[in-house]
Amino acid sequence: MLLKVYAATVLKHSATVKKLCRLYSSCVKMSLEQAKQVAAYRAVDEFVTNDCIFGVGSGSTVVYAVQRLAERVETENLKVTCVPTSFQAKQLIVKHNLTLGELDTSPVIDVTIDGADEVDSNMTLIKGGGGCLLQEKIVASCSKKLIVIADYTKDSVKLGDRYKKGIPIEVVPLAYVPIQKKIEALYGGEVKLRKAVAKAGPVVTDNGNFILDWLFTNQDLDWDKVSNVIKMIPGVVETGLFVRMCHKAYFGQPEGNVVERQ
Ligand SMILES: O=C[C@H](O)[C@H](O)[C@H](O)COP(=O)(O)O
Repeated sequence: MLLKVYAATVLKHSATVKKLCRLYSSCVKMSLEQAKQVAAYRAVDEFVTNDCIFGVGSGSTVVYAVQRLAERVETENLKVTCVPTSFQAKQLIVKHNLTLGELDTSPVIDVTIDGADEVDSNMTLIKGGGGCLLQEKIVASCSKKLIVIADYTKDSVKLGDRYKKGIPIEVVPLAYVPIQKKIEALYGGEVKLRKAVAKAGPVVTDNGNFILDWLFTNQDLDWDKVSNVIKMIPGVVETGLFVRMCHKAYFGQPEGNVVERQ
């Protein structure tokens, strides 16, 4: 009998603990979403002007930037041409009835607003957590300014302090194994083929390539040099290291304010 009462009490308490955990994680999620939104709105309000050519980044934070852009285009009657950095970005532009541009007709972009997986104290970025780094880097390289929008968890001192999934590298499928081995031999760590979640097999990018995630161990590398060396390996298309490209970063905070860094 005593044992039964004990078991019932334990079960009751563990249900309460589970409920509290769920409540806590939904609060954290809410504050992250709010942080992404305030950063995105601030950047769009500061950098988008009438008649501008605007590069639309990829990822979950950019969704808020496009929302804000659509509001401003509507209420202020702005003329903005939007150049996408991915399939997702193109869908967002179309969904919000914005003007879709392309690099063929708009090779010089006034400002690109994009997310990041991590931003270090030198404003070096890790990008490609969502698999979109190649078109993002092309568009960023054609932009007068690259502005990063992110929540507070992306703001770090050294790459790898906060983002633990490694540096994404886009590669031609037939070369992925030799590239893995070459990067491991050059710099150590572990290079993993990114697997799809709702599909058996690898992630295939918007450009038909694979993504390798390099779990590096040395945080003190010269990232500019590393990116260039990796890019020279035959079969590597692009790295998710964005060095000296970011003009300014906006980090949304849990309290609803925004920290700016440049
Ligand atoms: O491949 C994805 C892009 O580089 C994203 O901009 C980056 O992963 C950040 O995405 P999010 O805003 O969802 O954190």
